[in-house]
Amino acid sequence: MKLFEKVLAARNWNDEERQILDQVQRMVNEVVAANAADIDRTSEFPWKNVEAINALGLNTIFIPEEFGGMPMPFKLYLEIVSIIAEACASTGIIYATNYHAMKPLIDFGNDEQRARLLPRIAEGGLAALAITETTAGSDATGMKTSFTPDGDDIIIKGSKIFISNGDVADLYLVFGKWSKIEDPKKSISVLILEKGTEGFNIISKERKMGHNGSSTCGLSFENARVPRANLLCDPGDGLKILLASLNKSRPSVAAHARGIARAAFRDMVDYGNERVQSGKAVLDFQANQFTLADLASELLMLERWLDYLADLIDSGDTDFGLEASIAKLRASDLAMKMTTECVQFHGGYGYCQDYRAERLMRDAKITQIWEGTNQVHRQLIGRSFRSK
Ligand SMILES: CC(C)(COP(=O)(O)OP(=O)(O)OC[C@H]1O[C@@H](n2cnc3c(N)ncnc32)[C@H](O)[C@@H]1OP(=O)(O)O)[C@@H](O)C(=O)NCCC(=O)NCCSC(=O)CCS(=O)O
Repeated sequence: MKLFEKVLAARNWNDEERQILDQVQRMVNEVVAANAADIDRTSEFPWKNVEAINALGLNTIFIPEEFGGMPMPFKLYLEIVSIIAEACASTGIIYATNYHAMKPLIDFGNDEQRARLLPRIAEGGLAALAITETTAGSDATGMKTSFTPDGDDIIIKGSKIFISNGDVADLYLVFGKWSKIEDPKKSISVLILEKGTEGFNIISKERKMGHNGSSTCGLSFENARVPRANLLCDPGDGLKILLASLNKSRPSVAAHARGIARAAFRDMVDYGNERVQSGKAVLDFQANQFTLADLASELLMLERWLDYLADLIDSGDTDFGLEASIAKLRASDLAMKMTTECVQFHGGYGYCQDYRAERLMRDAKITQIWEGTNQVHRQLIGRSFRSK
């Protein structure tokens, strides 16, 4: 693993960051990794893991200091997502979803909204991001949920599907269309809905292939009344917020997929050294060496790309949508390829639950689908080369 140690050493974490990462790794080994198989088997929401994450203050590392946070560089946040996801993909996405849902409030909310709402997350609350609808998946702007102004309130009608943290969140970032604006794209708007709002209900919970500990829910809004004070920016400002939000959540889901890929690679190396067949370690077979060589090269390239992207974002760059698409595409394709090879590498054991290879493979699949399918990302990247 020297190759990896060298690349990771080149990241030059400062003392404080190194200390945080050591604490995260210790907490993950003691709590998150220890619970991962049980969580997958029982599909129970991992509250203990969330508590351990919050006890280290990791829920505050993207929140500005004045609103109860302890902000850290984005690169560090991405590394923490990967470390958690490497141990338990469900816990990784629960943690990352808080960031996905709250970053738009941090970036686009006004001071009153941030001061009122962000401390709820800093104190341990969870958040959810609600964009997708039955008829609005890849075509996210085709959403039908409506926001109708009524005095000091906004009335929400509609529904959402596939919402991570949907049944456990305290705050929901909800996208919908302003009823008084006709143009479908110019009407997109966004608001914060608080848990317990009358007319807001959790109507379903998906049974899934993987990520069993993370809840994925359908939501309905039947004349749910939200104070207008919870609207982000102005009516119709939602498309710009949507695109900016996706551009920040995509590196985050890429870091989550990187965690799954790292786990599978580590397991292949361990198993390849331990397992003996025909009188030698299976890693002594050239076919297996070729597999590891290809996967190691891809993982190392991904590590560097994610660091490059994180550095861009940390430096204040705002035009990184395509770089984010590349990270999401390559990290998720690698997670799927790595985990499939990991199952194959383990032979019959890989197909059984004695090893975590089969869980990693089930957890990897969604990474190619969520936060924009990889087909959408290929289209976004490919068309960028078309002369205008
Ligand atoms: C963003 C899209 C929905 C846009 O698709 P459209 O086909 O409606 O429009 P386009 O012509 O492709 O683009 C319109 C306009 O926007 C510009 N654009 C597109 N993407 C970006 C971007 N990432 N950053 C900046 N600008 C962007 C594009 O160049 C066009 O500009 P011009 O008009 O040419 O000037 C679609 O591309 C897309 O991303 N679909 C995937 C949606 C998605 O990721 N959904 C996940 C939702 S997450 C959720 O629901 C939460 C559940 S959970 O908890 O996981």
